[in-house]
Amino acid sequence: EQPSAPKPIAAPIRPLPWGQLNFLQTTDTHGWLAGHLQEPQYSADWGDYISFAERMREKADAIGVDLLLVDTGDRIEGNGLYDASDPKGKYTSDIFKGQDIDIICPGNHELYQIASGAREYDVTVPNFKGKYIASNLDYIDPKTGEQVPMAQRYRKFTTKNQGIRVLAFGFLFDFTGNANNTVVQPVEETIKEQWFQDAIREKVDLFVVAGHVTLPGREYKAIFRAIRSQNWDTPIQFFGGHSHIRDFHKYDSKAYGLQAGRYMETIGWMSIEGIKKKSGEIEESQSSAGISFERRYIDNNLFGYHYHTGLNATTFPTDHGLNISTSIYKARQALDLDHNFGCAPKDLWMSRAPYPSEDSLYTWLENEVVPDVVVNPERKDVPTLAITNTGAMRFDIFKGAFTRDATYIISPFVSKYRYIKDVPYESAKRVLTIINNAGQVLSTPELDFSQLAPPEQLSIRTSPSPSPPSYQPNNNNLQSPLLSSPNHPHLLPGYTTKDDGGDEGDDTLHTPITFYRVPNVIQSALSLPADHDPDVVDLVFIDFIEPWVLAALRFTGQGYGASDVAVYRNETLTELMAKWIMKNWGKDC
Ligand SMILES: O=c1ccn([C@@H]2O[C@H](COP(=O)(O)O)[C@@H](O)[C@H]2O)c(=O)[nH]1
Repeated sequence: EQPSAPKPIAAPIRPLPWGQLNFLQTTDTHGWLAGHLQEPQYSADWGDYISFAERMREKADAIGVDLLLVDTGDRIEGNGLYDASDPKGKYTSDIFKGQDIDIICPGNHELYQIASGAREYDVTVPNFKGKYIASNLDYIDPKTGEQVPMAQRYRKFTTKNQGIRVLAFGFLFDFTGNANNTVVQPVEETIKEQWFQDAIREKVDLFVVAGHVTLPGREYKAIFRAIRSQNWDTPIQFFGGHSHIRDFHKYDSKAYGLQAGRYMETIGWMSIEGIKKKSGEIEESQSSAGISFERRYIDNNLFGYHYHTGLNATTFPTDHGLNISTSIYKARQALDLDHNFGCAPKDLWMSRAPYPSEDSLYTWLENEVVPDVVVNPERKDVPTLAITNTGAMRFDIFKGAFTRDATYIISPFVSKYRYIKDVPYESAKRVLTIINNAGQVLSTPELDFSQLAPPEQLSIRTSPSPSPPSYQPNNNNLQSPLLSSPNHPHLLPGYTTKDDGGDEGDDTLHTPITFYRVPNVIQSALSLPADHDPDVVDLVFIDFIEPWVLAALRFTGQGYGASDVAVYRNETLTELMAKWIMKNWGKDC
């Protein structure tokens, strides 16, 4: 772990169930390779995860079973370790490749920017040669203009100890927001292609479908149906991502999916027992009856890693893992990620506090930050409505030091504010409501309104706890998240996952955390006359949501297009937020 990481706190813990074939999964790590430096339960870093995987592989070898590692994308954007360097990702690619991953695929975040799509093709694919799978993603080579597969379409291999024949795919959901140097083919089209049809007719003991796809999503339903149409009985293990939740999903009695949360909070554990090795004609009689699938969500901290390996602080770390932890430390130093911009006077929550409320991050953004720093000085007296999507914010702010790292953790995007001037107020004032409420009616596969909110909002599976979580105020200058609950003093608040396997998936027992829905977008009204409605306003919005704003305006009868949109502010939301914090929050935490 990193030197400044808080020490994990002992908590009741469930062991990992082992099977013939076992998996460790990461997804949506978003650059959090240093682990969580304010939350003890997620404080292990990528170097610790490397030590953990190496120790678990030793254990698997000792008992003659197999262990495979899977990563299902969104490795970038969302943490200073990735976003603060120039170029972005200067340090994280080498750190990430320290892990020996058997099946790895792209996420949507790898594709938003031209540079990140190119880095994927030029760096990540070669780093994971033979392991990186891109079943429905092509790259446009800038030198030739030629459209080529980002990587191999599938991977077929036999496991080391059990000799299980595996055929693995690597999919991305039907994403449409990619830059123009990549081409995402809809899953439903891809599965009609000959290579896929041939692959699902291969005689294997297990299909693995890794993907940056939500487990209950239509893409996985289509893949499940396609594989089952040729293999009535072959076990299928899905690995999902994108919605940032812990999830376990049953497709049928021999097909399950696991999703390992987000941000290096969770390492997913999957074990399968009872896989029958098929050989040609006797396939039917050797059907996989009696097969079992079990899962665990491992809290990413050293207490759990020691417990699950049966090792201790001396025997657990490997030289390789320790070297990677050192590389992370050096990169953080080089990027000055601990630089303090100001001290947050209290915790501000994305979804642990209702919106609007005084503890809501969005209320703070809407009422304090945007009205102060998102104003164009030349148009400061013009009545203005400024709209920001809630998905632009990615994490809570904890009371205490707000660092350079935190600016990227809260909002890593390079989006800037743009505007349309002289929009009739009667139309402009309806845009917020339309985007928040008429999404179901206006949504198309290309313009999905649910994409504007944070990914966690996509699938709310756990019901909110009856009372808000409580926390101990901190007296030191570190940001302090929830520490303990008065009702269960020995349990920390954290994940209490309910999934298709029941409620015993989390390795560590926690008290629940409240989760509130947030709207797709929020709005700040600036310089509106106190006594009457204006005729026209500047309609300001963060550039990511431009297509949705134009669609909402069209719905009100206003046919604006991209040529009506102009630059409003030159700084990113991240820069504007940091500026506000430097001005308004004292440095003495
Ligand atoms: O420029 C951007 C890019 C993305 N967003 C928000 O992020 C989610 C996607 O996040 P995942 O981690 O891939 O799920 C997207 O739906 C937007 O809400 C953004 O605001 N700006």
